[in-house]
Amino acid sequence: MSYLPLKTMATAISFLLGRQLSNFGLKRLSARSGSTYAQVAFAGLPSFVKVVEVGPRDGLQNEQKIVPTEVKVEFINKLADAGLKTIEATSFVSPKWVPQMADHNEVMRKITRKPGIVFSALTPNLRGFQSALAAGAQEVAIFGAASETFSKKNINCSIQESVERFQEVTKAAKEAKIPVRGYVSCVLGCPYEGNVKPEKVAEVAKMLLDIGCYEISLGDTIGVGTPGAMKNLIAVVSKVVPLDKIAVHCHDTYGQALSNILAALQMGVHIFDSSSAGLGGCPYAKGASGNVSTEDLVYMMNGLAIKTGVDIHKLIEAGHYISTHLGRKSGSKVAQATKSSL
Ligand SMILES: CC(C)(COP(=O)([O-])OP(=O)([O-])OC[C@H]1O[C@@H](n2cnc3c(N)ncnc32)[C@H](O)[C@@H]1OP(=O)([O-])[O-])[C@@H](O)C(=O)NCCC(=O)NCCSC(=O)C[C@@](C)(O)CC(=O)[O-]
Repeated sequence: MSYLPLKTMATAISFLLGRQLSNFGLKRLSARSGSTYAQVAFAGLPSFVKVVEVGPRDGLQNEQKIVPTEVKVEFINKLADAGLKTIEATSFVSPKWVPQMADHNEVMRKITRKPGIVFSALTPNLRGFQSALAAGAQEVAIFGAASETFSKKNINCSIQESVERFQEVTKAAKEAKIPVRGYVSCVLGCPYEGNVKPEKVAEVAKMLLDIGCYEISLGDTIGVGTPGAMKNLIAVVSKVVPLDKIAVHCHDTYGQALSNILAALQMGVHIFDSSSAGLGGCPYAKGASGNVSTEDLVYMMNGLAIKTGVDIHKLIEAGHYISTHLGRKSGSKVAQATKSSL
């Protein structure tokens, strides 16, 4: 029997344990599903969910240092390569309001186009829509709020005025055959007004639906929601917007995003916004942290035997790429846990 000094033994054990853990991580990542558990505990969930990647827009709009256009384009190309089919690439907003998105034209024009992948952009008004269209956006999003104060701070007009402005966009988009997505911010709380009534969210969501949005994304802008509040919200909004047109957009400020997504999934929602590496925040919602990370979302869906079409390994690489550029570690727990095994 060979003799191992204590320190060497400890190193060997931690090495083996580390390997075990990273093997576990890799197996879990590549596992198609945790179908046995999923079938027992989560019967009735959809077999596929649509993931809307908002990292290049929601993620990068909030960065203090301007990210070079080439880095943004490479990041978006990597996300597309990972299998994401809807990628919000930029926003055609005023560069005075959001300087980080001032290169919207170049970003939109330089992305490598691939069949089946939709590159979309935020457009607050007709001017933004026309620029987005000229630059090659295949879909646009208008963005309203369920809070008057947030609407004023974010887009400098009341909710009613915003809907009138958005109507110009939806009309022009219809003529150009461009689908329009609608966001409602502050659905579970407002940084200025506090509580927001689900009925108010439903009212704004219905207005956006009525002016021609094909999908309504409910934004927990400051990430204050909890699963019960999310379920109640979906119950109220789905009375006026069909469930298959509702998406949820969860920021993870209070660590509730995945729980809220699971709650929404159980209510019948099957469209989820997320951000590679958990990037994100809104410049007009102080203190709001990033979105739920796409890596963590896809990992959870894999475990529930729900397909996303996303290659999680490539996705993690895309997240590391942008995180390295930003000089910090990825905000995704899954990416952090598996970094050593990549
Ligand atoms: C809506 C406006 C433009 C109104 O801003 P305004 O100052 O009321 O509008 P204006 O018409 O007086 O224009 C002001 C200046 O902006 C220019 N301008 C006007 N429109 C455009 C345009 N489309 N593209 C480029 N430039 C534009 C316009 O030409 C003018 O330039 P100047 O004459 O002073 O040189 C402004 O408030 C704005 O750009 N806001 C954007 C704010 C924003 O992007 N917020 C973050 C996105 S929302 C979000 O993150 C939440 C979400 C979606 O993720 C969901 C969630 O989490 O809840």
